[in-house]
Amino acid sequence: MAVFTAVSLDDARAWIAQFPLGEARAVRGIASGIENSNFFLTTDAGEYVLTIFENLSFEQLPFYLELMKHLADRGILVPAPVPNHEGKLCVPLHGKPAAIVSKLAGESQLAPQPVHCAAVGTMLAKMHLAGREFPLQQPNLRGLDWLNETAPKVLPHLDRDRAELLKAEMHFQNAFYSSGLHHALPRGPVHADLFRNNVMFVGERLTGFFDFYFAGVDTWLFDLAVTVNDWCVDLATGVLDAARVRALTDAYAAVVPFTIAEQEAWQPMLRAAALRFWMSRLYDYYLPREAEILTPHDPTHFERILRERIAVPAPHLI
Ligand SMILES: Nc1ncnc2c1ncn2[C@@H]1O[C@H](COP(=O)(O)OP(=O)(O)O)[C@@H](O)[C@H]1O
Ligand SMILES: N[C@@H](CCOP(=O)(O)O)C(=O)O
Repeated sequence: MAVFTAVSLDDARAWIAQFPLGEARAVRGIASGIENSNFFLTTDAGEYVLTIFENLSFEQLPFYLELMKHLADRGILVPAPVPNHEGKLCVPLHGKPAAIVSKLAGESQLAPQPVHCAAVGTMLAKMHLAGREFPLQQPNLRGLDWLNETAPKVLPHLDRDRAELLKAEMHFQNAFYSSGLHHALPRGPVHADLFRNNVMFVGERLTGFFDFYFAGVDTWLFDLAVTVNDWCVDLATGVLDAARVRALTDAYAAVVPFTIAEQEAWQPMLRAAALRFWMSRLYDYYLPREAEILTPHDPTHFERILRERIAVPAPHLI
C-alpha cells in the first residue's frame, strides 16, 4: 500500500467540514498506488477519493487539479475535483496538500482485450484534443531532465550489463529528444501514467481515467507510448500484442490522425516510455521512501520491455 500519512475518521470529519459534502461517515485507506496517500471517503453526499500529496507542492497542484476540472468540464471522463467553501481545490491536511475528487464507478481492467484498448485509445485522443486550450503550463516532471538527474543515482546500484544498457539508452534518448523529429511532434497536457490500474471500466464501458499526478506538458506520442507499453503488452515477456496495439492506435487515429513525424518517432518513443518507468522503478527499489506499507513495482519488467523495444521493430502506426 501507500498510506504514507494516516487519516483517522476524526481527522476526516474535521477536514471535510470545509466542503459542501455533509459529514464524513467512513474513511478507508487504499492499498494500491505508490505516490500519494489515498482514501475512500464516504460522506452524506456520497463516495469520494481523498488524496494527500506526498511529493507534490501547493504550487504544483493547481496544474493537476485544474487540468482534471478542465477535462471534466469538456466531457472527458476523469474525476472532478470538489472545491471547498472558498472555491479552493487543494487545502492542507496534516500540513500536506490534499484534495477530494469524485469516485469513478467500476474497476480496473487488468486483462484487457482489444475492445478495452480501443476505448482507451479513443478517450486518450479526445483528452489530447480537449487539453489544447488548457492555459496552465508545467513540464512533464518525469521527462528527460529528470532522467538525466536520476540516472547517476541508480547507476551505482546496477550490475555491469544493466548499467551499460541504461547508459546507452540515455545517450540514445538525449539524441532523440534534441532532434528535429522530436521537436516536430504535437504537444500538450498529457497523462503520462495511463496504465491499466489508472483507468476504470464497468464491463466494456470505460468510466474514467484517473491518477493525473504525473501529468505535464509533453508530446502526445509519449503519452500514447506509455499507454501502449502497458495496455498492449504480454506481461510475462514484454512483447507487444499486435491485435491490442492495432485496436488502441486505430481508435486513437480515428479521432486524431497521426502526423508523419509521429509515425517516424514511434519506435524511439516506445523506448523512451519504457526507459522512464524502468528508471522510476529502479529509483523506488534502490532508494525507497518511508511508507506504512509499500509494495515496490518490479524494475525488471521495464528492463525487459526496453530490451524488447530496442530489438524488435515497432508495429506501424497506420
Ligand atoms: N477517482 C477515483 N475513483 C475511484 N477509485 C479511485 C480514484 N482515485 C483513486 N482510486 C483508487 O485508488 C487506488 C490508488 O490510486 P492512485 O491514484 O493510483 O494512487 P497513487 O497516486 O498513489 O499511485 C486506485 O487503484 C483506485 O482503486
Ligand atoms: N505506473 C507506474 C507507477 C506509478 O504508480 P501509480 O499507481 O500511480 O500508477 C509504474 O507502474 O511504475
